[in-house]
Amino acid sequence: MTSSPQAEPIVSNEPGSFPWGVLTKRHPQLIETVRRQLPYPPATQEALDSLLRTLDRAVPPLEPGACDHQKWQDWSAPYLGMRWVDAPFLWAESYFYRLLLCATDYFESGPWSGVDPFAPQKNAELETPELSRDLGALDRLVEAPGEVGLSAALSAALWGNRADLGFRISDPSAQERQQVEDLVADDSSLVPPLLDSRPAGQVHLIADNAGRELVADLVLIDRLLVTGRAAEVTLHLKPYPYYVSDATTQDLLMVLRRMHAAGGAADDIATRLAANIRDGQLRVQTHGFWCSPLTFHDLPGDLTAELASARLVIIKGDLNYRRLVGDAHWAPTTAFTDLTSYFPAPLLALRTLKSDVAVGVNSERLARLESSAPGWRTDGTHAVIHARP
Ligand SMILES: O=P(O)(O)OC[C@@]1(O)O[C@H](CO)[C@@H](O)[C@@H]1O
Repeated sequence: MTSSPQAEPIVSNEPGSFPWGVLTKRHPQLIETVRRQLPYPPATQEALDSLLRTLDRAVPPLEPGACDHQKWQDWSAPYLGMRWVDAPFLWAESYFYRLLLCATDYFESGPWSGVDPFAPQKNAELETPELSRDLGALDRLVEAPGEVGLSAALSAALWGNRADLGFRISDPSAQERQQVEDLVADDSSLVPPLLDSRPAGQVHLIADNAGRELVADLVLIDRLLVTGRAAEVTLHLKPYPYYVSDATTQDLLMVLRRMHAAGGAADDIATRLAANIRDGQLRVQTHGFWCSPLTFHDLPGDLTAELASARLVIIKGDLNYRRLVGDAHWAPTTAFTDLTSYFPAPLLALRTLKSDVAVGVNSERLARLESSAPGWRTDGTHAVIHARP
């Protein structure tokens, strides 16, 4: 009998560690930013201050009337009352975002219902020169022939994951650091054979960030549809704001609008995708699970059934990767395929590394990374393309 690999879950109680920095520095900074950027009324400011005060105290319960209260009660019961930093990192972050939406009355009926507290940050990114440059570069990308075009679109979707606003709050210089093109692991050669068995199949993309990353994801989706490598695509978005820049339907609409405004190939792609949404070839979906504090081992039955028929599921970003393999102290040489054998469909993970989890790294590469690039797991310069047929 073979046993599944095991590892200790990541917690945040080691001062100076990456998760400790997120909980004790990034989260307070984020509350300050949200409070500054939107003119919230006194009661909301007080609720945000109160959330800020709890961060170095015990984890508070969700208000009894809050939406999804029972679900969160079940997910949170083991951790309420403990220090934030002693709870599993994955759970603590997710719960923090849920409490932030509570504090800003996101789910309440009234004037602040559905107002995205991160919208000012997301909107500002849509106006950056970097995004304009990405949109301008699409004119060349669309002309690239088959394999070259697919590879360029995959690479853009991979590195687009660096544009993560939560990460930039605690590390503003991250964008200036050079990306390391030599991938930590690269299974990209497995992608064409996975897609090309006939007839073309269903592809699902589990999205991560809005803005620049979503532009790149949409270009990849367009490429798959235009070249007939996917018959239909399902784009999974977050049902509500999460991890600062995670993409919601509202963000998709903003990005499409920005692409139209850019003209050229960006406009053409946005026009095709809008038509694809209208005719059902591109389905946009949201599911509460994507904003839960659970790993993909706990995918609910409806999502499992849906993903099971996919030719390929593309999983974007750092957080989705942590949820896929488990947010634990794996030995980096642990095989990606072993950790993801439970997943119901062939999968492709595109991730820039922005947290401690690392798997699927061969031992020589690991030794080189440890000696020459000590920050490789968390500084956003390194990336992996992992596939499991
Ligand atoms: O999922 P993404 O957008 O690629 O990254 C999310 C992130 O910024 O948040 C977590 C830490 O807060 C890490 O997983 C990562 O740094």
